[in-house]
Amino acid sequence: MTVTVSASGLTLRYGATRALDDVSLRLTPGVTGLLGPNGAGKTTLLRVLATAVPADSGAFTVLGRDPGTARGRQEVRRALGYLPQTPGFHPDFTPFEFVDYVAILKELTDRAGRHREVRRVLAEVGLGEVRGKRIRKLSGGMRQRVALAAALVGDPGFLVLDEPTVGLDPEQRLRFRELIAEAGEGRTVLLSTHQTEDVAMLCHRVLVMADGRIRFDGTPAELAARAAGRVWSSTARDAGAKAGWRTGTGAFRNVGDPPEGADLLEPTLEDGYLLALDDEHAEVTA
Ligand SMILES: Nc1ncnc2c1ncn2[C@@H]1O[C@H](COP(=O)(O)OP(=O)(O)OP(=O)(O)O)[C@@H](O)[C@H]1O
Repeated sequence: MTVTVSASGLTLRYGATRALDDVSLRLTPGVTGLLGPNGAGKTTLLRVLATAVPADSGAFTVLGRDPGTARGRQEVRRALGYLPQTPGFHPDFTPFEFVDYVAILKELTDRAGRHREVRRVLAEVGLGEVRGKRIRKLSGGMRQRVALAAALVGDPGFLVLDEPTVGLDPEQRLRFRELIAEAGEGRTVLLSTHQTEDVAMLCHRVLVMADGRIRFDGTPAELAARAAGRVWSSTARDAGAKAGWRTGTGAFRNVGDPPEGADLLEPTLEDGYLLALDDEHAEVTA
């Protein structure tokens, strides 16, 4: 499949902290999930790829454009949509005013055409009816959809989403999941999240980051498969468990190094994620 975003050797330090430590990746169309614990470097990676902050070293291209030059940076910015962790909208703006403002920043200069585009993206995220309401009167889920509409304006080929489902209730999260899946049709989407379920349900690929490095790069099924033979059931918490808890049935579910003859269970992506973080020398598989 066509590689649309390619990065090699991205490194960025904040004082003694290596927020990015020699990160290389290749993205293709569809939704790629980016998982990692707090402080892993996910936001930093997204900010670098969105050209919001330069890396200390390394290089990347987005849809064939090289942001290493001022002209290339401008071309990349035109080709991407970015939903940051804390979208900074003015609460007295309406969704229409906010998305229109972003469209102006994205240099959509023709007023009538721009307004058409703003109405299109607001309808696409299901906010056509409330486009004239003040943002402060909207629910958290609706506000996140305003931010998604702003990222989608101008139909960018590369969409960068930083924890867009955080704080949403299950119904809103499912609704948002649908929108991300739609956005990923024919477009490259990089989705940072703490929700392993979102990754299992949405993504054709998953990257796991820890301490500024990519610890795993493969499909969600491959990540789950890392935990094959390492998840088991028992009547009490086992000594070899890196994580273990009593489930609703009363039995313990353990993840780690099972004893001989253990009652093995089907692993989930979350189990694979846990082990990818835990394994001292987790290797990149793709
Ligand atoms: N502007 C900054 N100044 C100093 N340190 C920073 C800055 N931004 C990030 N860091 C540090 O870089 C590391 C990576 O942070 P980053 O926000 O990228 O992680 P993250 O994976 O997005 O975490 P979270 O899941 O909590 O959002 C952390 O140790 C963080 O404290």
